[in-house]
Amino acid sequence: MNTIDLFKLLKLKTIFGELPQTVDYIEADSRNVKPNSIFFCIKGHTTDGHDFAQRAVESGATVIVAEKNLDIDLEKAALVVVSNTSRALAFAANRFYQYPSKEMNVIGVTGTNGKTSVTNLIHQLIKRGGEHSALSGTIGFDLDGTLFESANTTSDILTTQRMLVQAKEAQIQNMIFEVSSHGLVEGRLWGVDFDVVTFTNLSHDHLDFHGTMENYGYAKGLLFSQLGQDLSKPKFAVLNLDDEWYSQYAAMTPFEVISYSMEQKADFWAADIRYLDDRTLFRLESPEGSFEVETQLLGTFNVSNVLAAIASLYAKGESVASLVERLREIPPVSGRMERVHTSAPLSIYIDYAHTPDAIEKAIQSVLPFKKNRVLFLVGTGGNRDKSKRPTMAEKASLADYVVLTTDDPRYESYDSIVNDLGKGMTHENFALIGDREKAVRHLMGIAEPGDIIIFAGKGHEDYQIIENVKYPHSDREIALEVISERF
Ligand SMILES: CC(=O)N[C@H]1[C@@H](OP(=O)(O)OP(=O)(O)OC[C@H]2O[C@@H](n3ccc(=O)[nH]c3=O)[C@H](O)[C@@H]2O)O[C@H](CO)[C@@H](O)[C@@H]1O[C@H](C)C(=O)N[C@@H](C)C(=O)N[C@H](CCC(=O)O)C(=O)O
Ligand SMILES: Nc1ncnc2c1ncn2[C@@H]1O[C@H](COP(=O)(O)OP(=O)(O)OP(=O)(O)O)[C@@H](O)[C@H]1O
Repeated sequence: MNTIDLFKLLKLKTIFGELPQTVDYIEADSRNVKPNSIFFCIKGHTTDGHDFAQRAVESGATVIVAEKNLDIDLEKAALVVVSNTSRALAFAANRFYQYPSKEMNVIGVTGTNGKTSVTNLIHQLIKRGGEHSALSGTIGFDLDGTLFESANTTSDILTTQRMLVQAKEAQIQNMIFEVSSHGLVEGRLWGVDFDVVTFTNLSHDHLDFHGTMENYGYAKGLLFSQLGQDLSKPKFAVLNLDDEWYSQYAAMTPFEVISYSMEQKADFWAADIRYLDDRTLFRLESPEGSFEVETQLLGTFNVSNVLAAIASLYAKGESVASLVERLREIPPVSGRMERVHTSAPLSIYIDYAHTPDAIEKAIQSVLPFKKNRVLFLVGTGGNRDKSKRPTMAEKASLADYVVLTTDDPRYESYDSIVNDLGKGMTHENFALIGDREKAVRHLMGIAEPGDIIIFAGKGHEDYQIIENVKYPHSDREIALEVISERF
């Protein structure tokens, strides 16, 4: 690509050395630099990309973009100094990859809980309608059925643009993004031309990063302002009327707002909800009339997620009747109130609840068909938001018996994590067991016929991170092992 052209839209820059006519690659990680790359130095949380500029030159970079003058070999590479390398990278990456999102139908979903569930539902519904779809989120990058790992829920600027290009080149028209507040604050989606943006809910999480709920709420709001101001094309914000941030997000965009609700009349709302232990039924009221909905997804929160997904695809132009039909066939999202099939006289669910709100909703979900006790196991991660821990246990107290344990303890001790959690319990029927395998065994050891058991916090994950090592771990396998011994 022509090098001057890459910088065309940026004004303030100082150039040292001679720019090459063209560059072949664009990189922000020195370890990936190939000959004739342009390398952007990004100051991160743990290291500073500026420290790797000379290494990038040695690997063949012919242009270095930095925020300050650097001691590099100007015979081999030109140095372009800009005021903010992340912004410069966003402009250059969008230009380098030729704005792929402009030619695609792009849907972004944000919120504290439900992003993976709603994006997955949207992705599956599109595919069952006969179109191709790519999905980027916590579970990785799903390119119409082929799964690639990714480091983040919302990937960095370059990875985001590359995913879009990959999807476009594979002739996939739809790109669905799970959008995290971290990703929004760090501008990882700068330049992505969203057509529909959807909000699930906002509740306590990630305050170690955002500081206050106010900041956290505004961080999520960046997605709605990212719809832009170009009113020459249709775009939509799909918002949860049951959440107190509804009005503020609606005010952040001039585009049409489509509302959904489980509690009141909205553009899309659910009435006459029936929670069964293997499926959920409700009547959907929509701008295209009333429909009887049946879904294999379980739990109160999944009704809200189904409404969000249907409303998002209605915004895209799909017919509600067809969406309701396709929904019946869609299996539960892996690790989200997913039932474990066993012949033992117990009901076991695997869930990913790791916020106070999600814990409350997960337990509430099984109360309509409770016959005996609800046994609930939940953990939390080490070295992350500690302020939510007591509230997590307070919400878990809704269960008859609770085991408090760890998710990924990282470098924090078991005792430190479970003692913080324990402070919030409102009854005495609980155990603190930091070692997750022992915790699962303990819970399964006291289970009786008719009990409902929920293992929360690890969801689809098949590992535990202790210090910085990933160890294999599966609540499901341990539970099934104990069942084979006991029942
Ligand atoms: C705190 C945080 O957000 N960190 C993200 C950040 O890493 P960082 O700031 O530490 O980057 P760094 O290692 O200091 O590197 C700085 C620069 O130097 C470059 N570098 C580095 C080393 C080298 O040898 N050469 C080199 O050029 C790097 O490529 C980078 O450009 O930038 C990386 C690349 O984009 C991210 O992968 C990384 O996410 C880490 C893994 C993370 O855990 N982030 C969490 C907080 C996060 O973002 N989570 C949300 C989901 C939240 C949720 O809803 O649950 C997410 O979207 O994933
Ligand atoms: N709409 C919702 N409201 C409240 N809780 C929900 C909702 N949807 C899902 N949950 C709970 O949150 C857990 C995680 O769901 P999901 O993975 O869809 O959310 P997420 O926003 O993608 O979270 P993460 O980014 O941490 O993966 C579920 O297992 C469930 O317990």
